Amino acid sequence: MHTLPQSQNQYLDLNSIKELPESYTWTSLQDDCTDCLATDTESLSIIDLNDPDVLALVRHACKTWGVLQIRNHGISLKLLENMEAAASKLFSLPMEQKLKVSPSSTNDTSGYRLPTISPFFPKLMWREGFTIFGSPVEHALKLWPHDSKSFCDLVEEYKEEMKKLAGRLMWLMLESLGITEVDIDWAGREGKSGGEAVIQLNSYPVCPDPDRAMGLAAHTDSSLLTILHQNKTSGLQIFKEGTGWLTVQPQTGVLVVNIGDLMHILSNGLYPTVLHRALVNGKQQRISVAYIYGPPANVHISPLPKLVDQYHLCLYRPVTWSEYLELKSKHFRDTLSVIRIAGTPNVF
Ligand SMILES: O=C(O)CCC(=O)C(=O)O
Ligand SMILES: [Fe+2]
Repeated sequence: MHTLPQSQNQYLDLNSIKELPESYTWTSLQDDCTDCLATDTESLSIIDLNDPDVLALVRHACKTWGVLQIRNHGISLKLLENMEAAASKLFSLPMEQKLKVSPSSTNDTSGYRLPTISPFFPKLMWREGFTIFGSPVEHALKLWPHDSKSFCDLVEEYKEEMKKLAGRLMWLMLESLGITEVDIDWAGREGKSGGEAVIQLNSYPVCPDPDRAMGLAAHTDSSLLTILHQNKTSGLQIFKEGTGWLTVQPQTGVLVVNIGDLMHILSNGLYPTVLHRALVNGKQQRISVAYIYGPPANVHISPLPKLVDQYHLCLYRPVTWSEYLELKSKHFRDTLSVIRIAGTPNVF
């Protein structure tokens, strides 16, 4: 673990810095991942959620990449653009305004804050983030004392629409594993699962030295799944074993869906949790909005019994989402090994 800025005053205003400070200068080694880039021939196809073969397509993408790109997902372009614009407006506020919603303790998980993965890296990331967990009202009132309603209404609409989509995607993933409603008691259909979620707004300001900076270092998401909208600027990369880093180019209205650690556990290791990162550039600000979807708080996540037999040993012990987050904050990339109970990965 590394020491981070202790007081909020040590946050730098990335939007006005003309030279990359030493504390933001990365070498590839610090990212701790092989730096090979994938060939252009490998690409992640886009799945139309109305395709009659959707289950087979979802299974293939989940198994091969741990990530999907989707269209015809039912979220209007207008809503995505409005959320992107709201994020942009938030990050363009003066620093002293943003610091009013910066958490005072490290246990506070919402507001304007450094990435939770920061303590695991020696350098800072070229990114600003705002996390929404629960109601946005209190923070919105501090950010826009006279005009907080439009932001709050938009966040509520985004949450409602994304929750429906997340439930649908979770079921596509479960069905693609041969799971039906009798096999899982907590996952109701289409938004009725009571699953919880966090919205993460990210901004990667124009960077004076993009090749030596890191937007968001390589990590996997601690969710069941994450639905990501990115603006027109590229930067998101996913890592595929044996292939390397692959850029997921933004396309209008296309959403990126990451398999998170908890879906990997449910699938008893069949679906990989995807390692991903965000790079920065010297020309345009990049904005992304992540809807991080998890199970209801009291549910213990463990490999689904239907996916466990004498040839496919149960790989992980049960954990709740909050237990998992707690472990991740200590063990980061080793967290899955910490809860692992069977030695070798299964071959399905
Ligand atoms: O900005 C991106 O494309 C990635 C964001 C991300 O991975 C996250 O918020 O967990
Ligand atoms: Fe992520």
